[in-house]
Amino acid sequence: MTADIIDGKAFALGLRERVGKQAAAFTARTGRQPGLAVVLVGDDPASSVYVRSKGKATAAAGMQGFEHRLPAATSQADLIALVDTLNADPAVDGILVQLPLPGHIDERAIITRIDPDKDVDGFHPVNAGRLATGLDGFVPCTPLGCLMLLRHQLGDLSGKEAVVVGRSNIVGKPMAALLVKESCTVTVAHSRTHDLAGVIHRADIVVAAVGVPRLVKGEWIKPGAVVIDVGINRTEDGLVGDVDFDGAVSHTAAITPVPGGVGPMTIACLMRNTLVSACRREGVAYDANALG
Ligand SMILES: Nc1nc2c(c(=O)[nH]1)N[C@@H](CN(C=O)c1ccc(C(=O)N[C@@H](CCC(=O)O)C(=O)O)cc1)CN2
Ligand SMILES: [Mg+2]
Repeated sequence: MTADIIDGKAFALGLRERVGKQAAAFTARTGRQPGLAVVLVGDDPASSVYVRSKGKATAAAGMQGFEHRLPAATSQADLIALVDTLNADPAVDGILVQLPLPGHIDERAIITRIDPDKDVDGFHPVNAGRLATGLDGFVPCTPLGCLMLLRHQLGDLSGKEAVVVGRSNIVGKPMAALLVKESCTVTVAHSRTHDLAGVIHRADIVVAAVGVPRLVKGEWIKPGAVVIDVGINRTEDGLVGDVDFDGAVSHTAAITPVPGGVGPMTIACLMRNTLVSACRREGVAYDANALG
């Protein structure tokens, strides 16, 4: 079996172009650009790269970026004060605080401080609740990107057996909620799952998001399954996913590579969510079909 290698980079570029077109229409209509504020605390090198990429993508989409780089020793109170300022700023449609935060800051306290209607990361419990109950809100960018790739690959997902490996609030849980919404039969596996190989072998769709390099082996995968690898693990062999790509590729119908699979979709979906936020806040219609 020769697997399709899912080109997340190309898909993400296409989505960013479509967002850019609608951002231009928004600006023509309202006289202002959609605005995204990105906050980075500290100097983690990977986070710094992601924040720079977000700034570039924001400008390329014709949106206004507000970048706040704060020292690692910034107090929680000062960070909360900045979030409050951004919540109140009418030019800011989306607020994103780059994770992880330094250890002395309580991530939950920051995430819950963001106005849920500017929470383009979709991490606020109000948005998690909206997703779980089928209300309009913001869906976290990485699982939203995974869903777009799955729909592109498979079309209708209804009735498919899906296994999500990992139960984080930012990927695993929202991914499972999205797949339930698509009428998949969903299993969430994690570090305590007894027979991970057996659970994965049932799946038509595997989404791996555990942060363990090459945990998912090729022979565990049901022939013809579609595999989405969310892992970005820096190892001696370079950047690798949570799936043993070389072992898996001959078993799957389609698989995302690392890099160039899910990663670029995260930033494209952030652009999408920011545009949607701006449109909702101004009561401007947008073409949701072009943003999927
Ligand atoms: N507030 C947030 N923090 C974090 C998020 C998030 O969505 N919101 N996600 C990740 C980091 N992230 C974006 O912030 C991100 C990760 C990876 C990529 C990406 O394009 N990866 C490339 C590889 C790049 C590399 O060499 O490192 C790829 O997979 O092709 C984009 C964004 C955690 N924090
Ligand atoms: Mg912390």
